[in-house]
Amino acid sequence: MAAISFPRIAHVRAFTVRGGGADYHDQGAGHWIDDHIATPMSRYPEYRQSRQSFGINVLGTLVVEIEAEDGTIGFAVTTGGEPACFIVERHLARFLEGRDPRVVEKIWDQMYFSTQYYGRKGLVVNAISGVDLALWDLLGKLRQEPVHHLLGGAVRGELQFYATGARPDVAKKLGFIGGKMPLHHGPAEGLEGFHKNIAELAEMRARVGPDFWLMWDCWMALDVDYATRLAIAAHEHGLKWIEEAISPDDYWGYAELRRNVPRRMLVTTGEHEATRWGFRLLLEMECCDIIQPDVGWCGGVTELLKISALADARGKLVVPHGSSVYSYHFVATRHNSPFAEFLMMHPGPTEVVPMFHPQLIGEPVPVNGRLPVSALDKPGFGVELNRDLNYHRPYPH
Ligand SMILES: C[C@H](O)[C@H](O)CC(=O)C(=O)O
Ligand SMILES: [Mg+2]
Repeated sequence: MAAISFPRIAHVRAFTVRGGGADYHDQGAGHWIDDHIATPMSRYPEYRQSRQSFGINVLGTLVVEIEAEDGTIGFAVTTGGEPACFIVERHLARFLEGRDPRVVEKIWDQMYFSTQYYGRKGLVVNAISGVDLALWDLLGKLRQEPVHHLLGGAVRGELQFYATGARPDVAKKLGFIGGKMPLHHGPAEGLEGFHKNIAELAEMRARVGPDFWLMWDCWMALDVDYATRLAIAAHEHGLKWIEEAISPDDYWGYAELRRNVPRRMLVTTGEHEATRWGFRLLLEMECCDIIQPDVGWCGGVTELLKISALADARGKLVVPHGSSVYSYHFVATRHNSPFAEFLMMHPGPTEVVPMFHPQLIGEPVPVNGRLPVSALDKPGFGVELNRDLNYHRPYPH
């Protein structure tokens, strides 16, 4: 059978751009996302008030563009900044240029195994994820199909969302199904900080009533003992889940925490985990109830499909870390992803604003906590790159 002709990949380009974007948080002063959030660095008083003080935004945004011979451009936005640009242009591009963009599996395999000696997780898999997402965007644009069609098609007509931000009470009014708050005080702030945490939860419970989901994002800040005591104290205030309570490397600690928390309270984690192998550990060691891969960090859509299949076979939910359209197209296609995260990037946060502003144009946002899948029915991931920003291409090849 003669192969259908398909344009090959002509160029791969990688750019940085400063400001905005959801993660990692190049936001202005006074934003809730940089206001005394508990972190593993909170043990140092000088780094307690602001995550930017210890460098959460040091890498900045990565934009990957993949241009086909016919001029069609797929792109993706994630994190990784200048070091990721180096990896993309000087190392990964060779596995794409001149290739048929449909050979996604082989390209992923070569990107992963060629970098394995210095990669496996973190920045390198973050860079691979950016390339993978840009490749799926290109494929969708070449085929004039939304990515969710390429992933097998939607299993439901709309997505429903919980909101992450400091104001679950506002999230409730905006129609979200739940609110996930940042934990503000870590173990180094002692009993006083512990009581402040519980008081904040109790106050929020009083504001939202008994049925609205309330969760805590602990951003790796705790140890098993503190997390256990916090979960037990939070139980009477109806905490639905405790997220990323301890270091992502401490699989044993997660397994212990999951055994320790009160019945029906969920343990969630995974936004800083990567690849099928990392998630296999979380799943096989019974570390959590919901896994939360970030599609821009865990290996891209190609890898997320494998991670999700592992979770499905174990009866676990996959609720990706908030990454806008890059996770929505996936969530729409999986029964074990029954809802999605919306990260509130409004400083208050008192309004729904696009997560990847100002980089993305046409980014859909939930209305009344919901998004019809038809809002995703555009080629690729259905968004365009805002070309009016100040992009920098540090490592052209
Ligand atoms: C609010 C959290 O500290 C973090 O910035 C985002 C996150 O972990 C999540 O959305 O989940
Ligand atoms: Mg989180």
